[in-house]
Amino acid sequence: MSDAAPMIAYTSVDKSFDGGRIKAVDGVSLNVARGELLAIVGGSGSGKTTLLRLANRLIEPDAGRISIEGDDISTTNPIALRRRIGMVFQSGALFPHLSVAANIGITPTLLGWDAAAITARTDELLDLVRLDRARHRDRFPHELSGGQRQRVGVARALAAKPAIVLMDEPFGALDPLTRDALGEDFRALHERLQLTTVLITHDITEALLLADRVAVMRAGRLLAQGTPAEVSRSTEPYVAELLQTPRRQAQRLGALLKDGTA
Ligand SMILES: Nc1ncnc2c1ncn2[C@@H]1O[C@H](COP(=O)(O)OP(=O)(O)OP(=O)(O)O)[C@@H](O)[C@H]1O
Repeated sequence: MSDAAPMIAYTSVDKSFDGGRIKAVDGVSLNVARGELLAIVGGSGSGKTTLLRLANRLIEPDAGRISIEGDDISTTNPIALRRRIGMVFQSGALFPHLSVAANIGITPTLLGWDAAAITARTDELLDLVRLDRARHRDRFPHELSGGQRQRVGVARALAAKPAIVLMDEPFGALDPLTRDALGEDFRALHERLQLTTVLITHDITEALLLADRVAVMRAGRLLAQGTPAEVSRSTEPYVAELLQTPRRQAQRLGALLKDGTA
């Protein structure tokens, strides 16, 4: 492993389902640098989740190579790998019968930490995701708002101090204000903990505003990748189409707000 190695590197990765009938990931090469927040954008079925699941060996590629910090993951123990990677799912995907504290402590518990260390870490994580300890630690998931559930999901993913966080549509089901606040808070956490993050989103605006780099997928292929400015200059028709809505909204808002102050 060298410092120069990308934190995550996909090289010519293919993954099909249904005996090859569905090419979910098709010849994808993509690097994620240490400390980077990369957003993967694309429509339903474009292969985003498959790409993410390949990184922690929830599924195996048909061809190509994936490495984490320079280590080929096909020869890395999947359990050890998952300790280095935290996952956040849509709607939190919390265990409904476990309290907030038990949900957050699940990985440390599986790793055999002692009870005092788990309690201390849980409280630290509640602070980190800005949930009041006393009010939230003993609640159950159904007693939380969608935004609070996602905060617990983030805390759970960070429990064993992973260097990498993979997030699958983490803010998708939330109202726009909560979504915005949570996105900003996560970005701050990403900086503070020096994480490397891959975030899947349907929302190109969210991707452009939150990420250092954006990768656009369609039908299993990577159509464009780069900084928001680079992606916005892409000549791919699909990328231009994706960017049309935020561009139009920004123009209309700009005009409206200008009129409002005139
Ligand atoms: N386990 C599986 N078995 C069969 N087909 C699968 C499986 N997982 C994914 N697929 C198919 O692979 C393609 C890519 O799916 P994937 O979930 O990666 O897309 P996505 O971009 O994440 O979509 P969404 O935004 O709707 O979650 C789809 O056609 C999907 O139906």
